[in-house]
Amino acid sequence: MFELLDKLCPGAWRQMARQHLPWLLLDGLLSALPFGVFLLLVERLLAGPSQLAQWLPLCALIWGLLLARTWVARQVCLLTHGWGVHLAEGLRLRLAERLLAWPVGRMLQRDGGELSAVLLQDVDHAEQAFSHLYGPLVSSLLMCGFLLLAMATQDLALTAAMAAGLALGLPAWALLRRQGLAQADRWLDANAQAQAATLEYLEGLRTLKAHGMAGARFARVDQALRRQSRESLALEWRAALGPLSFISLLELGLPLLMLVGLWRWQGGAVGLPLLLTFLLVCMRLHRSLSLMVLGLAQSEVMLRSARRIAALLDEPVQADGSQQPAWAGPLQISLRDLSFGYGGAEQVLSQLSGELPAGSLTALVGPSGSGKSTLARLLARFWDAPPGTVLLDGVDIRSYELAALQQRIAIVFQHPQLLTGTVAANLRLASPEATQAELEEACRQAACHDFILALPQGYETELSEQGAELSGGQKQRLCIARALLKRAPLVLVDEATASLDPENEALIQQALQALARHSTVLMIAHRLHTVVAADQIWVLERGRIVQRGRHAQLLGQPGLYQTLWQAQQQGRDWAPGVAAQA
Ligand SMILES: Nc1ncnc2c1ncn2[C@@H]1O[C@H](COP(=O)(O)OP(=O)(O)OP(=O)(O)O)[C@@H](O)[C@H]1O
Repeated sequence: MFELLDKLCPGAWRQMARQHLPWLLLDGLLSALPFGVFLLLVERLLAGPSQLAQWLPLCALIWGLLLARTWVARQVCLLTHGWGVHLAEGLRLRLAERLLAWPVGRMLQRDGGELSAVLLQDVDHAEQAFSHLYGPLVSSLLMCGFLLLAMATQDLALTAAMAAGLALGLPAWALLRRQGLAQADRWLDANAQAQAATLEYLEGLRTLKAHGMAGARFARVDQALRRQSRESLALEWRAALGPLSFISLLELGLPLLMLVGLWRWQGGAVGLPLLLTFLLVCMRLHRSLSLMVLGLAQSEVMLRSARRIAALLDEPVQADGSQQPAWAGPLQISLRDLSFGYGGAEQVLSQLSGELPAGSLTALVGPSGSGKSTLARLLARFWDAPPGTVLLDGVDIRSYELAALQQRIAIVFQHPQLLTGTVAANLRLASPEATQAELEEACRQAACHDFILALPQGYETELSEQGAELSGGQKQRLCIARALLKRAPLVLVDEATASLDPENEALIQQALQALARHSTVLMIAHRLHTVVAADQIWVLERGRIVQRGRHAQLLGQPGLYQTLWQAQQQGRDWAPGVAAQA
C-alpha cells in the first residue's frame, strides 16, 4: 500500500504524516472529548437537584468542543482536498510525460480509449480517494481509538462487550471483501471498454455510415454500455456484501453491552452515568465504524485504479540518447542485422542489412504484410530493434536525442494527417519559421499551389478536422509539401502517391526526386511504375530483402520483382470492356 502510494506520488505518505497527522489527531480527539464532558454532566444531573448554573458551563463546553471540531474538520478537508487536487494534476502530468517517452510505435498500437480511461477515470478515482475519503477515514479511526482507550480506563468488561461486535464483524468482512475486489476489476474493465467502444464509434462514424455499418457498430457500443451498467449494479451488490455483513455483526455489540451493563449496574460495579455514557459511545462507535467500512469498500475501487495507474507508469520508456544531430546534408544510412517482431513470437523483419547512400532514393517494394512500413518505422525510431541497429552517418540511431532526431526526419504517411487550422498553419508544422514564399515554393513542387489559391481564403483557409473539405489527393499533396518544407536530411514516404491521379502522380514523383538531391529518401511503393527511376530498389518478402538493384536490372532477372511487375502490367491493361470481350 505504502509502496503503491510512493509510486504514484513519491514521498507522499511521509508528507501526509508530517502535514496532516497533527490535524487528524486533533480532529479525532475533539470528536472523542465531548463524551467525557457528557459523563460529567450526567453525573451532576443524577447527583441530585442542581442549579442551572452548575451544568450550563458543561453544556457550553460540549458546544465549544463541537464547534472547534467543526473548524478543525474544515481545515482537514481543505488540506486533503487541496492535496488530492495537486496529486491528480501531478499524476496526469507525469503520465503525459511518460507517454511522451514511449516509443511512437507503442502509442500507435495502444487503444486510445484504454489510455484515456487511465488518465481521466483512474486519476479521478485517485483524486477522490485523497480529497474525500482518506481524511474522514483516518480521523474516524483515531476517534474510535481514543474512545476505546478512554472507556477501557473506566470499565474493561463493558469496553470488551462494546467491542465484541468488532471481533465477529471483521473476519466476515475480510472473507467477503475478495468478492468486491474481483467485481471492482470487472467494473473498471467494463468502463474502459465502454469508453474505447464509444471513442472508436465517434471517430469512425463517417466511414461506418459510408459503408452502412453504423448500425452494426452501434450494437457493439450498445453491448459495451449494457455490460458497464450490469457490472456497475453487480459492484453495488457485491462490494456492499462485506460491509453489510460487518455492520450487522457489529450491531450485536449493543444488546451485549446492555446485558453486561445491566448486570454490572445491578451488582453496583458501575454507576448509571457511566452506563449511559457507554451506551452513547457504543452507538457513536458503531456509526463511525459502519461509515468507515463503507468508505473502505469504496476505496477498493480506488485502489484498483491506483494499480492501473502504477502499471502504466511502470511501462518501460524508450531510452533517450544525448548526441545532437549536426547533419549539414543528406544522411548515409546503414542497416545492420535488423530483426523485429511486434511482441508476438513471429518475426516481421529478419536480419536486414543494407546501405542507403546519402542523397539517394531507395524504393521499398513487396507484397502486402512483407514488413515495408515496419522497416520505415525503425528508421524513424518508432521502435528499437536490438541487437541489430540503424547507423546514421555511422552513429547508432539510439545515441541521438530522440526529439532532435525526429525533428530532422520528414514522414509522409499512407493516410494524410492534417490538423484543424489554416492551410499555412498545417504547412508550418514542419517549419514554424518558413516564409510565405517558402510555403509557396514547396507547394508548387508538390503540385498543390494552384488548388490552395482556389480555396476561399487561399493559404489562410481554415481546414476542419483531418481536412475534411479536401480530396484524398489534395490532402496527400499538402502533406508532401510539408515534408519538402522541412528540408529534412531523411525523408520516409509510405505509399504517398496511392491516391493521386496519373498527372499529379508524375508531378509528385518529380518532386520526390528533387527532394533526393537534398535528402536521403526511402519510399514505399506498391505501384512499381513509380519506382523505375529509383537509385535502388529493395524487394521485401516475409521480412527479408530477396532482391536489390535498379529497375532495369531487376526486371531482367527472374524473381519476385519480375512477377510483381508482370502482374501489374496485366492489371493496367485490364479494362471492364476488355474483360467482358475476353
Ligand atoms: N502495430 C502493429 N502491431 C502488431 N503487428 C503489426 C503492427 N503493424 C504491423 N504489424 C504486422 O507486421 C507485419 C508487417 O506489417 P507492415 O505494415 O510492415 O507490412 P507492409 O509490407 O508495409 O504492408 P502493406 O504493404 O500492406 O502496408 C504484418 O503481418 C502486420 O500484421
